[in-house]
Amino acid sequence: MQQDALKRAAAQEAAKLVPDGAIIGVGTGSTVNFFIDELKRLKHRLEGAVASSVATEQRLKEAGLRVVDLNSVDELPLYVDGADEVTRHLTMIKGGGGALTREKIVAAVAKKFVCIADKSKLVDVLGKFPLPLEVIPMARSFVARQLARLGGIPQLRQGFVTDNGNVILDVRGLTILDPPALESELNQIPGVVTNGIFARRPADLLLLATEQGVQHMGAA
Ligand SMILES: O=C(CO)[C@H](O)[C@H](O)COP(=O)(O)O
Repeated sequence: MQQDALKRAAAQEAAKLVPDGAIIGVGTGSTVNFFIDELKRLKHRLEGAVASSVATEQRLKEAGLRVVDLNSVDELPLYVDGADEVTRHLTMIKGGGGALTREKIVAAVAKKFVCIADKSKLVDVLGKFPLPLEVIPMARSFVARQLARLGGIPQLRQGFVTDNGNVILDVRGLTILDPPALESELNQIPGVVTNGIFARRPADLLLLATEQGVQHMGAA
């Protein structure tokens, strides 16, 4: 099966979990775009959606959905998002699309985080995908030096500015054997806004699309 067909299959499975009358969180990326296609069909029984990026906000609006400011909701019953890498423990690397900070915020508010992915995203150990860090522009060189001390090889994502006005360093060469520990350590570097390890708030459920069907991993 083509990768896009698998992404769509995962998105369709996630659409079955959308509660009636709810405001839900919506992530960013090509897999989530298939989910937004599904939401378009469900929009009459959805109160609204909180977007994790400007791109998703635009897409939700185009689909006719009401976009809600996160500050006006106390809790989201559901957050659906993709991942660049995901393990069987439901820890992830995210931020390939550069939306990691807002994604982490929306995920923190959500009661249930459902990760949708095709089978290519499943890994045993995180770190083959370059780890994105959102960094305050004036701290870029300092943060890069600190990352090099940790054994990483940082590279500035050229010509890219996040929705928050910051830059992204993509870091190769990190061995992520203890994802929660590295997530915390990287957050301690002054100038780092967020790093793309999602381990302190992992997904609750992974919907992994394979040729044999969509596997449910983690809590139901
Ligand atoms: O973290 C993300 C964006 O910041 C995305 O979830 C991640 O990059 C996966 O994207 P795609 O579904 O296009 O493979």
